[in-house]
Amino acid sequence: MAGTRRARSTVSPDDHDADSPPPAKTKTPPAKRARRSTTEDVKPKVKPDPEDEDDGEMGDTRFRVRSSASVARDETFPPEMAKVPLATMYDALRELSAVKQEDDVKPSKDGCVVYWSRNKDLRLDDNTALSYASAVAQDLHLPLVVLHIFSLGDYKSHDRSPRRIDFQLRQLAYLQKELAKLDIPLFTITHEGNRKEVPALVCDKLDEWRATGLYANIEYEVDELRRDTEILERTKKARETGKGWQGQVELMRDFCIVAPGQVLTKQGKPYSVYSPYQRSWLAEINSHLADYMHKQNGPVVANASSVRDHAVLGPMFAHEIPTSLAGFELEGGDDEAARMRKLWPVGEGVVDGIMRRFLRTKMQPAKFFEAPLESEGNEVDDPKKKSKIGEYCEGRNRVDWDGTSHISPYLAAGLISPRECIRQAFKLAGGKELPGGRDTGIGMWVQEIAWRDFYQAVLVAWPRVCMSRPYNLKYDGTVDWAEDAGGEKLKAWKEGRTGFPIVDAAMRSLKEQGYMHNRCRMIVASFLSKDLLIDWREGEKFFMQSLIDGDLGSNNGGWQWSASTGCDPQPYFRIFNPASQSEKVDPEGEYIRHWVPELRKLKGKTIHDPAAKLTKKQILDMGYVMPIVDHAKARTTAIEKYKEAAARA
Ligand SMILES: Cc1cc2nc3c(=O)[nH]c(=O)nc-3n(C[C@H](O)[C@H](O)[C@H](O)COP(=O)(O)OP(=O)(O)OC[C@H]3O[C@@H](n4cnc5c(N)ncnc54)[C@H](O)[C@@H]3O)c2cc1C
Repeated sequence: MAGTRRARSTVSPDDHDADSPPPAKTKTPPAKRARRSTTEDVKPKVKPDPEDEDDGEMGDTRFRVRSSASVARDETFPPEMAKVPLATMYDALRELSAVKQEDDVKPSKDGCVVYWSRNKDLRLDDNTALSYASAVAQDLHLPLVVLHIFSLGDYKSHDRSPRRIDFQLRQLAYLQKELAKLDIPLFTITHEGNRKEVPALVCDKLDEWRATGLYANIEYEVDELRRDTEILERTKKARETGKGWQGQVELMRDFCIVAPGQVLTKQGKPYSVYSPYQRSWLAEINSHLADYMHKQNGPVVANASSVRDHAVLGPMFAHEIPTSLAGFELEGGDDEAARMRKLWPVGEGVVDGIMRRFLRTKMQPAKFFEAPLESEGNEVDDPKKKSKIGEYCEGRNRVDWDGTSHISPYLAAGLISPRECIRQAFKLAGGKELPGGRDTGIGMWVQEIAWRDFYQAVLVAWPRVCMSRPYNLKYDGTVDWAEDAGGEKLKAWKEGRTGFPIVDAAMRSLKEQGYMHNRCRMIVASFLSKDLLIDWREGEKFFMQSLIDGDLGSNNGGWQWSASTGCDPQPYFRIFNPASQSEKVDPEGEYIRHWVPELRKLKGKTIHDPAAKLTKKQILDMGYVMPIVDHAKARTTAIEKYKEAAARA
């Protein structure tokens, strides 16, 4: 039956070097071969943390689709589907995937096995569904085909940024070449029509290709789960009626290290608070260290070269990956394309280079991340302490240092597996456990990786967050957001013209690089939602449209945290003071000088809050702008409005 769970290995982590190749795969029929990441088994495997005070309720799954008009996402599927609790969606996936049995499948001798590559798993190595599909293809003596669908309706609905799409297209072009070396074709389909048509499109294609099975990694967002559920339903129906594609479908868990639902509170509920979640997350990993620290996914095996003569599959080798998608062209044309290629390269050795730079080279002040691969000559002898990761506890809070990994675009699009990140951290730590505390740089970095899993777990448990609704229902339609005549304030925020230097510097870095330092993301998000009292969903949307690492879970989580509507025990009166934040994260003002050249000549602390020391004329003469809001007054207003909102709920 599909979804057999792999038994936990009893091998001690000390028995292997973390870099050693995975244990040899035995030739087991695919249906019996075990693996970690299927739709099954989302039960907790660690004992809940006894100190866990989190009373996270299993989400209000009766989510209505309601939000402020300008930022509402349209619905893919009928409203009834929106009422289905995600837990039930998991059941549906499990039930439906259990319908087909390996024995039922009669591979046609000119058929194939299909791996459906998604936006989040663009790699060959350590890719759960791809590895599994490859093993199935080998067992059935069928060729493997890689399918990738560009669903423009989905991209539009998810506000996918042209930069992220450009990154995806570049990586797919690279993967196509790598796969061709293994005689595996990568075929893409650009679907411009209604995104609800994707399940039918996929099933028809599989029928045309006489595919025996379809394998894919799960995308946890609501619309994507519904799409996959529909494919399973279609297949089931086809089996009953004998009409349509009737092959095997398996969906696997790959995007997180610890899959959503895998660690739960002592009441068996999902965590809504990060700290207890992170403790359980770390305990889960450390209690199954051998599993997590060794690659479980075997390499992709080459097709027989005769596939190139196959009537349907052969011509796919001539298929060209598009270089841009209609409606998602880079605004800055060739210049922007060149800048993105330099900042965020893809291809052979890139991910290794970025990790090496973070794990092995010394902290670089004031580089503002101009090129990710500059590591030559900066290697340190004691990377555990002296490298960027070694100094991460301090480095992560300094926007004027080059103190974080910049791996986020590669994680978001899946060019590196998150498991590989913690494997490398474990190896560098050189101990018997994965560190996850705040006392070392490595432990601190592992904690950040846990945030990524946490936010995915949140969106699975409370799917309303995917539908423009707050996690905290107190603020669901109750906040009296400020009037912003003509959208002028929002525009000033987007363009980095607010008169708050740290906010403006951060927003301009986003425009230029498609990336923003984490501290700055928090500062600008607090500024928009509290100082300007503009609906946080406007900021969430703009980030998704601008970021190269845009990811619904992390972005939504970050925005809701900053707007105090999310999973955070801190109440609404945490409001960042832009000037004092600026002094902390950019003490010498170097970051501001780099991104806001108008202020380059300012000395001392004036750069953090020019309006406090200079006249309006002096500020305007420098070519800068006056603050668009009075922070002290705005803070008081925001507290009042949030208090009123909570009272209204
Ligand atoms: C308002 C807001 C919006 C955000 N939007 C996104 C987004 O769309 N995509 C995204 O990947 N991250 C997002 N983040 C999280 C974080 O800012 C970025 O992951 C981080 O800045 C990426 O830089 P890095 O790779 O150098 O991070 P590092 O500090 O090196 O951290 C390593 C990895 O850990 C993960 N991580 C770190 N911090 C967080 C966090 N707070 N939440 C979730 N994961 C985290 C990321 O995958 C990151 O690449 C957002 C944060 C905020 C406050």
